[in-house]
Amino acid sequence: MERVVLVTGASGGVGLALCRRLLGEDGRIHLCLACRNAQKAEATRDLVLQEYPAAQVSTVEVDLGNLASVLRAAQELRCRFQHLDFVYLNAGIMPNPHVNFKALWKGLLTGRLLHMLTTAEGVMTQTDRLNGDGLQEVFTTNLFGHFILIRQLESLLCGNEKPSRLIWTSSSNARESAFSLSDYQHAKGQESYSSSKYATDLTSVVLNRKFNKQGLYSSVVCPGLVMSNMTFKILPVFLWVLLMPIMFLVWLFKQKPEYLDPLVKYHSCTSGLGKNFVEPRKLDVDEETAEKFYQKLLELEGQTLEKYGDLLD
Ligand SMILES: NC(=O)C1=CN([C@@H]2O[C@H](COP(=O)(O)OP(=O)(O)OC[C@H]3O[C@@H](n4cnc5c(N)ncnc54)[C@H](OP(=O)(O)O)[C@@H]3O)[C@@H](O)[C@H]2O)C=CC1
Ligand SMILES: CC(C)CCC[C@@H](C)[C@H]1CC[C@H]2C3=C(CC[C@]12C)[C@@]1(C)CCC(=O)C[C@@H]1CC3
Repeated sequence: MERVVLVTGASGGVGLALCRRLLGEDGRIHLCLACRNAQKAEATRDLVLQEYPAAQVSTVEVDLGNLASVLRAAQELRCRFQHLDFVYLNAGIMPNPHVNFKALWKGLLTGRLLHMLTTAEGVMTQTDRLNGDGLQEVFTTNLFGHFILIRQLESLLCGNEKPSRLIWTSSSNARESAFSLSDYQHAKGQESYSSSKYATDLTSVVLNRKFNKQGLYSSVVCPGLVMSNMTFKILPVFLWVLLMPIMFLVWLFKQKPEYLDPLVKYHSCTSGLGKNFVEPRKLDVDEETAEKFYQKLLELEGQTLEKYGDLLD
């Protein structure tokens, strides 16, 4: 049976690099590119087919910040596929990024600069807004849209002969102090990105608890600092060229899902000599909070499904 791999946010940056790498590793997979823009999706498909002409590549249109679009895409995927082996939940946004250079300067004086340069702790703020569903845009795009997607794809992910895998692109910027259960969409703060990535870590932990028995495994990865549209909105290209070497996403294709530690984030790292390696670091999450947050997601899911009842089978 062919392995089916779905990648969200496949039209650029980490997602596109990942698609190329996946096809480079195993040209027999069926790769489905999930993109919000149909033209970009086709262009991406053409691009990867130029490199891998024999590959099986399809596209599906999904705007993860729009729940009706997510439900439609899930329906389409249920019609097209019987099972999904790997789902890379990668699409993400960081709108209106702002770098606090004063904090970096303070970090230099207090010896926290290195930590700040790898986690951006206390360095980045964003301005978020409400989307058409009345939800915070960053929370919806980075986490909740993906959550609804996989919940709607449960029949393709659970109870298969071989385990299925969810791989979330989280971040070293995920921070507990940016997240609060009482404001899990981060409507009140200015660190919506950090909060959404912490929420991602929580969700992955709890999904393992709920779904491992049905053969669905979830893990979080951090691609390191990658030069992409996201980072080019933070600083101009020439500054990046001066500042940092590109770090590549190292994914987890070859590992057995059962062996992955659900309480660990897999960070892509590069040594000073350019050697790429994966470093597992313990997730900073407590399972009780993860469970409580999961209940909130289910509540919100209930409201979403009620609102969009007509889009369900
Ligand atoms: N770059 C970095 O240093 C790091 C990135 N990450 C994470 O990696 C992931 C990929 O980011 P990166 O490649 O850097 O950023 P890019 O901005 O280059 O790519 C983001 C991708 O997500 C897609 N996307 C954005 N919004 C939506 C939406 N509403 N619906 C569907 N797709 C959407 C974009 O599509 P479109 O082309 O249409 O805009 C694009 O394909 C993100 O989750 C990010 O948080 C984590 C750590 C570090
Ligand atoms: C010497 C200074 C001028 C250097 C400034 C660098 C900062 C702009 C960056 C240092 C750490 C970076 C970082 C990110 C963005 C840019 C920095 C703050 C991310 C938040 C990008 C997206 C992520 O998911 C994680 C990154 C962590 C590190």
